[in-house]
Order: sequence, then structure tokens, then C-alpha cells
Amino acid sequence: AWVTEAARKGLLWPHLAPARGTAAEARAPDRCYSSADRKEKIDMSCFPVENIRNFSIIAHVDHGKSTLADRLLELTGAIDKTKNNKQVLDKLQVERERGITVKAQTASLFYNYEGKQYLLNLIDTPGHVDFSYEVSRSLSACQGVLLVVDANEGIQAQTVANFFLAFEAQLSIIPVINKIDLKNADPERVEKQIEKVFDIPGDECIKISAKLGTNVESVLDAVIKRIPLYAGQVGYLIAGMKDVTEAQIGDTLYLHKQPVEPLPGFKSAKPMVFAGMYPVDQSEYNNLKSAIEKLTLNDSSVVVHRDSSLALGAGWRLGFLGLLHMEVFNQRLEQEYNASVILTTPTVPYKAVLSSAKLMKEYREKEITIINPAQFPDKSKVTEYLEPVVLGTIITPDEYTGKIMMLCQARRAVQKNMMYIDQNRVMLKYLFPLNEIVVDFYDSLKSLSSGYASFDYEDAGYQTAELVKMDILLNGSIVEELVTVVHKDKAYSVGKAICERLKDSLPRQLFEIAIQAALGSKIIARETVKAYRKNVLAKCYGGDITRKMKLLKRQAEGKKKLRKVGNVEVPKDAFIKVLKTQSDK
Ligand SMILES: Nc1nc2c(ncn2[C@@H]2O[C@H](COP(=O)(O)OP(=O)(O)OP(=O)(O)O)[C@@H](O)[C@H]2O)c(=O)[nH]1
Repeated sequence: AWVTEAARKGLLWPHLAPARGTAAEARAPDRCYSSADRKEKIDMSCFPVENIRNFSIIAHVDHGKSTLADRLLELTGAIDKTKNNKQVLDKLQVERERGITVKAQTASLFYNYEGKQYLLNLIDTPGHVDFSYEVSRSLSACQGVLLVVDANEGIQAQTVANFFLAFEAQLSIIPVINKIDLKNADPERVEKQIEKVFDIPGDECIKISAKLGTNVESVLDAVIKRIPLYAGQVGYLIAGMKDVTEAQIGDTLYLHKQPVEPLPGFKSAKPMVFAGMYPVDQSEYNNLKSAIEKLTLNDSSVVVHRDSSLALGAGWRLGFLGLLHMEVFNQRLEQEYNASVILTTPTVPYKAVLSSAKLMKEYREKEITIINPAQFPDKSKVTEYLEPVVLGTIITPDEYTGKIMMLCQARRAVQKNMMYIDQNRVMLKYLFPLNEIVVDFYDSLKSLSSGYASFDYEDAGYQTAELVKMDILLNGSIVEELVTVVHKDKAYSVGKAICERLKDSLPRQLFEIAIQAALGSKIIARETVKAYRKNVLAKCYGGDITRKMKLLKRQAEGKKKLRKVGNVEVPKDAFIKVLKTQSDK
């Protein structure tokens, strides 16, 4: 009865209430992990509100969220206890291969506590900054979180970011110190950090080993005791919608003709990097289009605009939350949809303030956002360029602080704050131009701190910047994938580095190849690849014609994977190698 009553009041999660529209069907969560559930159908409506808990697990990457989820699933009998239960909720191939969570996953657990049956709806969330959108979505469906912190590594940058997401959402926060079994674990030190940075009394921390299952039961007890009560359920809604844009995440659904006070919703995902995506072969356009549509249904944080280029044909410009997000999307396209694509240099969304009324009329705006470097307006049309900036948080052992400060300076960052979170760990806050960190800042930070420093960032608006468009040419033809916008002071070093990288990744061909970086007509860097002929038949002694034919066929197949820029043949992965390492030079 409470379900009907709550639905009438608009208090329920959508799957239990009939949705607006005609072709809507409602049902209970289909991922009810319960041993009991396997034998008999559990009537979800028999759970009074006070016996339901909706909670999320949040943490810095690799601190053990998915492992803790495995133990919770086992402890509640949702899955059988076996040695093979490793990151059970990480289902995507890309998640298993990379060992990271990309999509938040839900599971409903049934748990008997002090004679009462409870329904615990668990959401396992990703830890990487690129997927924090998934975290904020998950949190809006919860009343509490388990904030997992590694007992050896202590508080890291994403621990701080995730804590504040939960704190701002006014959720109950249960700190869980994990991996106490590790030789170097120091749970007491981490407890003090939690007290200092988050102002949570140390005795509220639960110390566990998710791997061994030590003390995990106390986590479930705390979920029941410390997380408040709230009308709500996690579930699914099947509606007759044709297009993903018809429903925005955060929408409130209500009974037809009985509007309710809408839920506040939350900030929509804001793409941080854009890249062009084109089919390797234009005949693949429709297949790729359908693959992108299906994948964005599953990941609505990707923004899609149609785009076209003279060299690459018809394609799209996609907006991602970060570079890892872009790589994962690309990998999912390949693995789940067998699609093969060309990706252009990722760029951040720059802005330009137009200089004349005529231009403003032409663009229908005073200030334009540039997500495609090929459309970067010339300086004569612009009064100023603006670049996006982010507030970055770095947590590091203090012995690396000096080197990190130098790295930040080289990336044009401005220091905003510095504080010790314990005797030898420092938290630094810097304002970074987004394009300085988007490609490989994290890798540089990790390598100069022997892997100990962590990094997270949040959007901080725009600042004025002196920007220029840079072309890369192969024997005089522009490489569309590598057109980029750079800060004026960095043009020479970035151009030189791209040319050098490209030289290393281009195979020699029958003629000499000139690799050039140019600002307009001005060449600022050049490298040369010497001529060479690859004789695939060199290994064929004697006259075995079938063997010769086989080798020639293999060479022809290899050529299909090449892209032609002017007269130069470029292997697809050559650009990716260049993109991955370009920004630090
Ligand atoms: N020794 C030890 N290792 C653990 C424990 N919990 C997790 N691990 C290991 O830590 C690594 C990361 O664990 P995950 O559960 O994948 O971490 P995560 O936080 O879910 O990672 P993301 O989903 O990528 O953010 C794995 O190798 C786990 O086996 C623990 O209690 N003790």
C-alpha cells in the first residue's frame, strides 16, 4: 500500500510509478542479486520505506570499491562465495581489460539485521575523474555513501573530490579504511587524515580488508544504522521514447495529469575535450553512425555534433569528459560494435570574442565556442581568445613537491593553495589551463612522483589567452587529424615535438617526406624522413610463387589500414602515438 501511496505523492523512483506517456511499462529492478530471489520471486512492494537503504561506494581509483562490492554481494548471498568473484559488477570488456570501473552499476541486496529483512540498493561507481559524472548521477539516487580509502595510500585527489560531491548532496558519509591486510597499511594515519581533511571523527571509520573479507559485515551494519530513511527505490523504466534526448538525466516523472514538485536534478555533463571522429572508409559511415547512436544511449555524457572535413569526409565532432573517457568510448566502439575510426587531435572548447558587428551578425553571436581547430577564427576577426581553466588538486608525499611545482609552472598553472594533510603529505591547489593537462599531465605527474601523486580537477570557467592555430604538413599537405590550437608561447616547442614524434612513427617510403609545423604560412619546425623501399619479397629466396603472392596480398591488406595525406601513406596508429605525447614538449 505504501508504494501506491508514495507513487501518488510522487515520492517514488520512476520504475514503480506508471510513467507519463502512453507506451510506458513499469517494473522492478531486474538485477536483484539474491539467493532467495533465485528460488522465489521477492515482492519488492513488501519492503516498508524504513527497511530500504540506497547507497553508493565512492573512492579514489583502485582503492577497492569493486572488491568491496564483491564481498557485499557474497555476504548477502547474492552471489556464491568463490575465488573467481573479482570485480563482479565490472561487466564491460573495457572495464575488465583496464581493471577500472567505467559505468556505475547497481545491485539490490537483501540483508537480515536484528531479525528484520532489509533491501539495500548498492551503486558501484567509477573512481577516475573522467567518470565523475557517473558518480554525481549515482549520488543523486542515494542517501548515503561508503567513502573507501586505501590504508596504505591514504586520502588521494579523487577521495577529496568524491567526498565533496557526497557532502554537497548532504548524504551520510561512512568512511571505510580498506586494505588493512597490506604490509604497509597504516589505518591510524589515514584515520587522522580523514579527521583533518573531512572533519569526520576518527572513530566513525570502519577498518576492513575487502580482499580477505575482514570486518566487512560491520560495513553492512553501518549502512543500516547510519544511513537515514527516504521514500525511494532504484529501478528501471521502459518508456516509448524514440530518442535519448527526450529524457534528460535528472528529469522528474509523474503520473499523467498529476504534476508534482520536480526534483532539483543536477548539473549536466560538460564536455572537456572534443575530437573529430570519422569512419576509416566512408562506406562505413552508416554503420558507424548507428554504433555511435547506440553507444551514446548507454553513455549520455558524450556530446555529438555532425561534422565534415575535406580530407576525412563526413563524420562527427564528439565531446568527452576527458581523454580516458575518449579512449574508452573508442575502445567500446571497436569491441562492442566492431567499428574502426579515425580520431583527430583532442581539443578543449576555446572561445573567441568577435571584433565587429558584421561578424557577430554572421555568427549570430558575440562570443563563439570553437570545438574544431579547423574553424579557429583568424586574429583579425577577434578582440580576444579565451581558454577553459580548471582547479586542480594534487596530493603528494612532500619529497616530490618541488618537482611537481616545476611541472605545474611549465604547464602555465597558478598556485592557489598548499596544505599538509599529515606530517609528510601535501595537498596543492592550482589553476590550470585545461589544454595543458588534458593529454598527458597525469602521466608526467605520476612518473616524476614515482606513482605516488594523485590528481583531480574541476571546472573553473575561462581566462584570456594568446592562442594560435598550428598546422602539421606532410610534403606540403595538411594533416587534418593534427590541426591544433596552442598557446603562442608554446607553439614552437609543441610544433617541434609533434614533428619529431611523427618522424619516429612514420615508416620510410619510396620518397623523402618533409614533416613541417606551420603557423599560417610561417614554418616553425621541420623534420625529414629519408626515402626507403620496403621489399616484401626480400625474404623469398627461390621462386615459390604462392608464397610470393601471399606476401604481396598481406602487404596490400596492410595498406588498407593506411591513411593517405597527399602522397604520403600514414599508418593509423602513427597519429595516436603523436597525440599521446605531444603536449609536454
Ligand atoms: N591487499 C588488498 N588488496 C585489495 C583490497 N581491496 C582491493 N584490493 C586490490 O586493489 C585493486 C583495486 O581494486 P578494485 O576493487 O578494482 O578498485 P576500484 O576502487 O573498484 O577501482 P576503480 O573501479 O577502477 O575505481 C585490485 O587489485 C584489488 O584486488 C584489500 O582489502 N587488500
